[in-house]
Amino acid sequence: KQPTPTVFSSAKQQCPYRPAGRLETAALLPICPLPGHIGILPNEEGNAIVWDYPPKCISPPAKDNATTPRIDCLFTSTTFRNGHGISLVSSTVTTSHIIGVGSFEDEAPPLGVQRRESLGPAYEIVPVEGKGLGVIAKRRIKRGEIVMSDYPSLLIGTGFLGSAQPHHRRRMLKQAINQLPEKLRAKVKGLSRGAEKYEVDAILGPNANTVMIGEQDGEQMHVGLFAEAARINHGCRPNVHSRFSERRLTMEIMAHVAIEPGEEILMSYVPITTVRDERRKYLKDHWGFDCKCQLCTGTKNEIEESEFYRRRQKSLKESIESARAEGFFKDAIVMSGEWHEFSEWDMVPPLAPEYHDSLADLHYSNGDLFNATRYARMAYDGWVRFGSVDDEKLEHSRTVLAKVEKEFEKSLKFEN
Ligand SMILES: C[S@@+](CC[C@H](N)C(=O)[O-])C[C@H]1O[C@@H](n2cnc3c(N)ncnc32)[C@H](O)[C@@H]1O
Repeated sequence: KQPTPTVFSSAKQQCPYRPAGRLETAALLPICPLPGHIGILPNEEGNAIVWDYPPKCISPPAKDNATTPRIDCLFTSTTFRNGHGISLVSSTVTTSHIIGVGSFEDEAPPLGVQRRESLGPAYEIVPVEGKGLGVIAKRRIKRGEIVMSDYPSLLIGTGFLGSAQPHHRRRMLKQAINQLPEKLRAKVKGLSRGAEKYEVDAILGPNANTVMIGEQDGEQMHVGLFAEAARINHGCRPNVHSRFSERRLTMEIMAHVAIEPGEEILMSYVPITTVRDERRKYLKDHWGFDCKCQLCTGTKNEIEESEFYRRRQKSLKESIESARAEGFFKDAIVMSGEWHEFSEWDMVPPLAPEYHDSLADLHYSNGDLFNATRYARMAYDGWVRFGSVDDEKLEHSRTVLAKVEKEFEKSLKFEN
């Protein structure tokens, strides 16, 4: 039976905990989630996120040295992203933060997205031999295209997962799923299941992703369940990778190579430079499956080339980072070029504007304003073309470009 949705509109109705069992201690705490901050009451601008159910909160026994007890609450909004819906189980501090940065606000999609949508759906979800369901391209997908945008159905703080008693954790998460809008709830319950004993664990096990949300010094790590993106299988030579925007609470899946109709859309579940034996072990130990992809099942000869590229990419990446940290920017630039070539040969190149951002920064640090401007402009153009729902990178590259261009012009005037 669904609880009756409650709208809290006056300060008198603050702290509507629905304690159960040991959770009762939460009701006795002198602090409540701050209603204005967590969207129960209107903020200064008069906007409120109206949660559709009374928040349910839990507070683990306070640690000896803890001054403020932590409170984790379950909040559900069925109207989030035009009726997609979301259940959030996190600390009141994190919840206040994501509302504060405007993550719940809907904005019109950028122009690039509208243009691609007119081409029709990029993929379909169908059975794939030996892997359950999978995502197959329905039309040609361009390199750099955003193939899928997905929102979290569940967002769960790892602080909560680590501190709640197992039966409280399961009860809270079960309720989080049950409070989702009917369509999304069915989608979540229909996801492939792991071998775990309890339903919530079996759903989250093989389908959840780790995402970072919240303030830098707070507990940022969260588990996100993205019910559409969860259909993407693992590939050792993936053709897509994901980006999560905290500000827009959106997971974007973008193609880093062109994908032909009928090809499977694949994402790597392990860092791309992980070599075969480690990769297979990780997938077995952490995901519970024997990887069936070409680079896992091929002979030593067949995979030798790729293994070499990956080892080189890994060591180059490490050397680039140390050269940057020690101020050897010229070396870092040369090695970045090499690293990029290896990633292209291995068909797992980085997102172009990300690479250009980094080169602009290295050239700037190296005092080469000509190349810093050149790469900053390429990065900016790349972010415009990319058309993410999150314009943070675009805005950043615009600022960098303006700054380096100005300095470059100034240096030219000085030379003349
Ligand atoms: C996130 S789900 C992917 C979608 C899933 N195939 C489905 O039917 O919903 C992860 C699960 O898919 C299967 N899977 C993904 N990649 C695989 C691969 N390369 N080889 C074998 N099984 C794979 C495994 O069962 C894994 O636990």
